[in-house]
Amino acid sequence: MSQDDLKLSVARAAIQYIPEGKIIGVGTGSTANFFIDELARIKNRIVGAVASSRATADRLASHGIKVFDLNDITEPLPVYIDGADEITAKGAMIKGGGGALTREKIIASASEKFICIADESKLVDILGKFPLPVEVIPMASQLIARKLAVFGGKPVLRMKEGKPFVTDNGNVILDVSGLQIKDPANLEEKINNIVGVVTVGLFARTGANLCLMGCSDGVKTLAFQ
Ligand SMILES: O=C[C@H](O)[C@H](O)[C@H](O)COP(=O)(O)O
Repeated sequence: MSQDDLKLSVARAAIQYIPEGKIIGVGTGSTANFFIDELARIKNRIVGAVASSRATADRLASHGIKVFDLNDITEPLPVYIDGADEITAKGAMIKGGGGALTREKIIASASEKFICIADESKLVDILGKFPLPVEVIPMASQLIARKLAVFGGKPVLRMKEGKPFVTDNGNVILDVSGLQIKDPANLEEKINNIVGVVTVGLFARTGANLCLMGCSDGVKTLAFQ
């Protein structure tokens, strides 16, 4: 089975968690894209979706799924479905490889349940092999890079086509490599508290409730507290 086959298998498995007649939260990335394409098949069962990025909003809209602004939603979203760059057996994640971490964390916090969809390559014992994305205010990027280095990793400004990568929110991203994150909730809080940091791509305090993990012998369901 290819990695794409595994992503498709978890995208399909996630459909059973979509409640009828509701607005749901939808994440960003290649696994989320498989999910959006599966969601399109049952689009008449939902009212619509809140998107965690412009790319996701465009893909939802291209399938004729109504996209809602979070500001127009007055009740918690029943479910948020998204991928991860790394996930532990306790449901803590690194996210933001696609640069959508801030909107992802906002929508996750607006949702009753976070269902992570991931292939088995994403399961790790200790977070940090994947460089930790940190979205920052552009004028503070060098200052914050020096502060992040104190945690032992190497922060590098994310680039795209020779220029700093700019998020949907107009900010830049520092990718911190070389970390071994043994206490994700603690590091999430510490990095969040650095002035000028918008969001750290550690999702421990707002971790997943459930992970549908695509393995070569089938989809496994990992439930977290
Ligand atoms: O910013 C992007 C998101 O956090 C993605 O959910 C994450 O990067 C995983 O993406 P993929 O499903 O493409 O591996």
